[in-house]
Amino acid sequence: MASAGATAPTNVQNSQKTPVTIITGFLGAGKTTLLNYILKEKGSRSIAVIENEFGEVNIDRELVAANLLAKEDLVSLENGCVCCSLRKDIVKAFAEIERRSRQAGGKKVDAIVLETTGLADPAPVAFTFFANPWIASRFRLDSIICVVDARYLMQHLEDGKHSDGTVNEAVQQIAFADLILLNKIDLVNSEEQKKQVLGAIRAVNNSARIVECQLNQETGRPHMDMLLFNNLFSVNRVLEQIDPQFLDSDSDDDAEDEEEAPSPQSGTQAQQDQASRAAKGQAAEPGAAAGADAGAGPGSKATAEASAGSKAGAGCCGSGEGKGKAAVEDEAAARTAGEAGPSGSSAADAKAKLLQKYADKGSVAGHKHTRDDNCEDNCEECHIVDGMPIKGERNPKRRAKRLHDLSDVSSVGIMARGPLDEYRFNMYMRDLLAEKAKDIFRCKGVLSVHGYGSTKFVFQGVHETICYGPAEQPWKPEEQRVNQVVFIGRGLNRKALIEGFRTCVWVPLPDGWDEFRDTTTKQPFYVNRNTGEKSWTRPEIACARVVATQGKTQQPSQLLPRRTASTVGQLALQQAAAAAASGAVAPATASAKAGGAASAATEVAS
Ligand SMILES: Nc1nc2c(ncn2[C@@H]2O[C@H](COP(=O)(O)OP(=O)(O)OP(=O)(O)O)[C@@H](O)[C@H]2O)c(=O)[nH]1
Repeated sequence: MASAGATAPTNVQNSQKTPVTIITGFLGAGKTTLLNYILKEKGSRSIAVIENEFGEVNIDRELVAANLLAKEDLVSLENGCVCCSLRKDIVKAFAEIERRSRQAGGKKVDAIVLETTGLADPAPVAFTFFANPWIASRFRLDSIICVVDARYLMQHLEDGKHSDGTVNEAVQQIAFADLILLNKIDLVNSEEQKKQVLGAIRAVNNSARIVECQLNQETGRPHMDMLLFNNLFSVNRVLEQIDPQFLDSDSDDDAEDEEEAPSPQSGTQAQQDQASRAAKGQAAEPGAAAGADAGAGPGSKATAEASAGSKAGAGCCGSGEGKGKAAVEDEAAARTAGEAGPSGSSAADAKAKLLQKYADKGSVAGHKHTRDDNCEDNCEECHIVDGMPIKGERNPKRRAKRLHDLSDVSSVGIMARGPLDEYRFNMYMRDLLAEKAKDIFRCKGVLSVHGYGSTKFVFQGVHETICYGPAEQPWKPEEQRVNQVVFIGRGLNRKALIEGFRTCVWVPLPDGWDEFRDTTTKQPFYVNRNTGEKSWTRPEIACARVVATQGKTQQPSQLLPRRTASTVGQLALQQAAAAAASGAVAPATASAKAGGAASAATEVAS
């Protein structure tokens, strides 16, 4: 396996490239849970992670970082989607992994896992492995794993149908998957419901392996062997079964993407020498890669060998859109020559298909061109190198630019210092979900709660299903206790969400007041130890006087609790949320069921 830090000439064998696994799946399906499992079980293998978060506040970084050996192994792409707004940043992220690897003395990276956002279309992400020569020369797409939320899949397939009739992200994610993990099987109520979900998946993707699992349970996870180094991605399958135009650029951005590979121009002499060697397909000098690293940054123009690699990958053409096409075809050929995918197509078939495809478009088949040729001579007509197309025509009927339509979906990230008032937060979430559970696709957060010492709480929500629990690590003594939450959904009211959350921050009581809990409802009430006055309303420093001068206040024991959320023991959002949502399966029920669930991930026969 190639070291991510080593120079990778473009003729490098596929097996020497660093494998990349894309984890996709709709919001809240269980991608981060899967990633954490992989990181915990990786053994001695070195795995770098590219984490893409749609939300304004990156909670996943917090949830994943604890399982990484070093924080250098994580590159975050925040507040956008790698399939659209952050598309170019994928290249930068890979460059950053290389840079860090070199900085760590050529630390070997055995594999890279890229977790996309739950709203990402995996097609453009996968396309980058073929379109960008720099990436194509050193990384290979090992497989696309789609985590499916068995409970909400039907809703997600239905929900996001675009008005123009194009398929939504949930469909794309399933269609492009090589392996589908049908997760949260514990939340499926009946065989019938499971059959329906499986039918929906099969209708979209009939060839991917489907494995039923429960990723949040040790006994319900698939074997690691199934997940990494499985070599399941097949460009043939994509071309044949999903998108015949997969290898055609879908936007002008691709041409720009190709420019993203760092160029030698601004590099040092050592870098340029390195570049020149790479361009000639020569091996790097020992230690040269580390030397060439000086000053290189993600996407930096100083990573000389990268650019050289890209030019070599482009065959004869050092610039222009042919570079991408070259890498595409190189990669397609390399893959199909060495490794017939699950669809079983032979290398010859694939090659013939590609040639036919280009011949149909009027390429100059048979024109031989070598890398040493000076292709400025009528370069635009040069399409075939060693029998494979390398340059020139993009599909004139380019598939319509598939804009990632998130116009209606937004994320609201909130950060607030100071511990939260448990009861107020419970009520805030209860009221919010009672009103908007369908539209809140996802919410998650890291919280500090008054009265719980250094326990750091993580809360996770998918529609009305909310889970709460202590994080793997408590707040560190030197760590600033900042509550961070993010809501992702449709038609969110930013102002109301922020203002509501701020009212949840615990504030000290005015002098003389103490807080107690109603023994039955756990609702807090307040007693003034000097006057004996009792109140359900929390006296606040500014309005304490108002409370005190109201005089006639009913005693808590005479009042019906205005809100009846159960907060027994720990934070009990689960029950509050479940109560708020009719017909919802509360996590408590879910985990009760889980005890009797199948003890291992189950593969579903195709
Ligand atoms: N009941 C149940 N819950 C699960 C299972 N797997 C994961 N979860 C929970 O589902 C919630 C979402 O899981 P994540 O792994 O964060 O989902 P994600 O796909 O990474 O979410 P985003 O990155 O926000 O799109 C968490 O509360 C998990 O603990 C499962 O098999 N059963």
